[in-house]
Amino acid sequence: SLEKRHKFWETQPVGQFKEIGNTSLPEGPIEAPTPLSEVKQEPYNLPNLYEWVTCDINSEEVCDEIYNLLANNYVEDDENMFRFNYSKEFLRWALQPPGYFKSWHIGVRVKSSKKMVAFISGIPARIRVRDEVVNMAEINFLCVHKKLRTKRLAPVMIKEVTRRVHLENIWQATYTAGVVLPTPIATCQYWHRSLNPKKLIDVGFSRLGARMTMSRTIKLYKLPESTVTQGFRKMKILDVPAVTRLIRNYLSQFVVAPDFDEHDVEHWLLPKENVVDSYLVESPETHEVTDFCSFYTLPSSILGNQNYSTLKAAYSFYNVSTKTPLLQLMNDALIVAKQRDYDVFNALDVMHNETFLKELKFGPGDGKLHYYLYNYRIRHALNPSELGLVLL
Ligand SMILES: CCCCCCCCCCCCCC(=O)CSCCNC(=O)CCNC(=O)[C@H](O)C(C)(C)COP(=O)(O)OP(=O)(O)OC[C@H]1O[C@@H](n2cnc3c(N)ncnc32)[C@H](O)[C@@H]1OP(=O)(O)O
Ligand SMILES: CN(C)Cc1n[nH]c2ccc(-c3ccc(F)cc3OCCn3ccnc3)cc12
Repeated sequence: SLEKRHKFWETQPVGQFKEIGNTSLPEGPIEAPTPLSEVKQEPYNLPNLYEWVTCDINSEEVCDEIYNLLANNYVEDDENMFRFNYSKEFLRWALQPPGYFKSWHIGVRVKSSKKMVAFISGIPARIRVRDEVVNMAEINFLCVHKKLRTKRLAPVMIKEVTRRVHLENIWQATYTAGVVLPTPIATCQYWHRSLNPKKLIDVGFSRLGARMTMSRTIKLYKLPESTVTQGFRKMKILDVPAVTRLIRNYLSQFVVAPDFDEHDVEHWLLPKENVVDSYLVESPETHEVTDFCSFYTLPSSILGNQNYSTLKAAYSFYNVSTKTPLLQLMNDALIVAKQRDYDVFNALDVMHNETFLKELKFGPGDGKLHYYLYNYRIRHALNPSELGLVLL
């Protein structure tokens, strides 16, 4: 947008707002890699009171510090009623995929008190953009303590993680955010499906519809006690090769998608209690794996409610339908989430999700999620249905 100045982002190799519509710019890397010898060897300078710390997420103590920083200072909804409450086991999962670098788990401490006041992370990912598979960093969990906001700490943290990623000879990144920055490659809408409407209304997440009573609302969102698809079952380690084939084929139709191998599938999609759940449909006759669905567990703290402290939310992750209609597959996912006592099931309108959202009684959320690439230009912004990537 014309009036907004982005003093930091205008210095970065990202699509700039003033370039929008300039179709003469080539698609692909914006800047060429620099020789490793020319990458800045020492960390960027922090304001005097602070110091960098490379975080060992496997240390219970450090993991506690990161968990608490995020639990108290990470993303809130627009009305500041909820704040993401990523669990410790979720953070250890999210930050340690195959090939991860400890040096990309970056904290900022107060020198005197050693208190952790900021964090940013990267993990390696092979991301395909059209026909190019690019080694990227997925950047996430950028967080500055509420008391240290608007001091321009974020740009320093972004430059430092960029420097450390460059040292591993990686020159592109991908990230998502609820804020508009130069320049989204796609803008997605998130949707919510009530599973526990009474609690959602009690905490102010949802409002009772006009001319709706509570009992009518509970009835509206009621789900069957058990799943309906024959052969629907939890994924197991033995399914990794079949699920890898299924998901690689399915994701090949999208413009931007992860290039998952079996190690990635084992890490990201094998069920992990309280972190990620995945189910598949195995044909009773042929034993072929024909469909797959998954969701991750990300509770939100409820800020300032007497009766409840936590909203138990499931987030749609990767879903593949080749035989079972996606509508039926996702309804089974809702049924399982309800069985497991989730309050709400969230989904973005990426991949083929918009084909089931309205019919399965999802309601639109109050904000957008913007997708970004760093040092990689896409000629035109993508429709959400061209995205095959879900970041945590
Ligand atoms: C080749 C490898 C490359 C790797 C790196 C790739 C890039 C990765 C990029 C990171 C991706 C992270 C993805 C991710 O983690 C998922 S998005 C969630 C981000 N975290 C939160 O929203 C938590 C609550 N908020 C905060 O902690 C602070 O408000 C943060 C830390 C967000 C900003 O702290 P602050 O005290 O409020 O602000 P200043 O320090 O004074 O700095 C202001 C500058 O920061 C720009 N800003 C604000 N929010 C941003 C955001 N979410 N991404 C990128 N930039 C963001 C802003 O536009 C301005 O720059 P401008 O003046 O140019 O406009
Ligand atoms: C993706 N990952 C980077 C975390 C992240 N950062 N910024 C965000 C802004 C929206 C969503 C989001 C994505 C999908 C969804 F169904 C609902 C969402 O937010 C609801 C509003 N909200 C925010 C906090 N508590 C509730 C995630 C994120």
